[in-house]
Amino acid sequence: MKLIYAEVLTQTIQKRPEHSHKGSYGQVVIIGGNKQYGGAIQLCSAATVYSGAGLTTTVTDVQNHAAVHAMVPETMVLDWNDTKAVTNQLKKATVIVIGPGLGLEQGAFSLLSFVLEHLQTKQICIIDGSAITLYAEHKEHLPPHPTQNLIFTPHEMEWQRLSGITIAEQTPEKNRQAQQQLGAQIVLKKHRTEIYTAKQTWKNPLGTPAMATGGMGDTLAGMIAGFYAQFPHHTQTLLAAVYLHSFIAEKIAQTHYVVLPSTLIKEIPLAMKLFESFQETRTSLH
Ligand SMILES: NC(=O)C1=CN([C@@H]2O[C@H](COP(=O)(O)OP(=O)(O)OC[C@H]3O[C@@H](n4cnc5c(N)ncnc54)[C@H](O)[C@@H]3O)[C@@H](O)[C@H]2O)[C@@H](O)CC1
Ligand SMILES: Nc1ncnc2c1ncn2[C@@H]1O[C@H](COP(=O)(O)OP(=O)(O)O)[C@@H](O)[C@H]1O
Ligand SMILES: [Mg+2]
Repeated sequence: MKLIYAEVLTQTIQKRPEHSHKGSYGQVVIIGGNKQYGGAIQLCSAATVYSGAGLTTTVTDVQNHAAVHAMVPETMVLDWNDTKAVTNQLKKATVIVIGPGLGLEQGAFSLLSFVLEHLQTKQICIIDGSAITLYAEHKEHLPPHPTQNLIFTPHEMEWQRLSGITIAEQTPEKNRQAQQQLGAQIVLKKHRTEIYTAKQTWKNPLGTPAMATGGMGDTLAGMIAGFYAQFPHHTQTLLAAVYLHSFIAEKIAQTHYVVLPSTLIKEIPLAMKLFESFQETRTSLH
């Protein structure tokens, strides 16, 4: 297992070309947020926007629209029952996130099915939170879909549901086998998060228990989306998002007992500026 290294940030975060515009930095569609979990979709949307995605659209229960607009005026909002509008937006997406606060109701499953059915091979699809649980419980009822561009971001309990491996038995070898069966990339979130790509296993050396607050994973999903929206669709981009999330949290934790996701999100642009690189040093790490 390789450790994610700090240089991944300068290798990934490039100075923006002068002649560019919001259309140059990707379109993200974020789907989730039922009546109970509106906060999850706000945090995920804010993390996406603050990570630099060019255009972000939040597809959620109408009950969350005012709160999402208030917290993140930069995102556009769609009613998750408006199939026509959602379909049009999905067609344009560079990255799709489904799951933060989605819930487990029938409508949530229908949305997951719909997204997988319409997924284009050039799009990245991040499956988080409730969508992982739904995928695990109803895999056989999902339509055929490509898996190589899927990224699952389970915590250990969600991974248990998805892989069938109990938390106590989640060894790198067993996790690798499950990754190969799924064919997707796995970000297994815990104290030292592990990333299973098709060819390599990575471990995040950063992270603190000050991050153990609801919404911290919703925030990570948004950061991964924001990074993939604007940076190349390489493993390096995923590693950079995971590393930066914990890097910012560790900095805040030096002076704060707990790190709130909303506090972390506000620090993302400053942290990205610290690591902005002026040279093309990207390498591909598949
Ligand atoms: N403010 C909000 O609206 C929030 C909404 N959330 C949403 O709530 C839904 C349910 O997700 P939950 O994760 O709460 O519920 P789950 O039932 O999926 O998992 C929580 C359980 O897993 C256990 N667990 C074991 N190992 C763990 C690990 N390494 N990390 C985290 N938990 C571990 C916890 O003790 C807890 O009992 C998701 O859609 C999620 O996005 C959560 O993100 C919390 C905040
Ligand atoms: N003790 C810890 N050490 C390091 N990172 C942690 C710790 N506790 C939680 N985290 C991080 O916080 C995030 C929690 O994700 P998740 O459980 O999905 O949160 P939520 O669904 O509430 O948003 C993950 O990135 C995880 O690695
Ligand atoms: Mg979560």
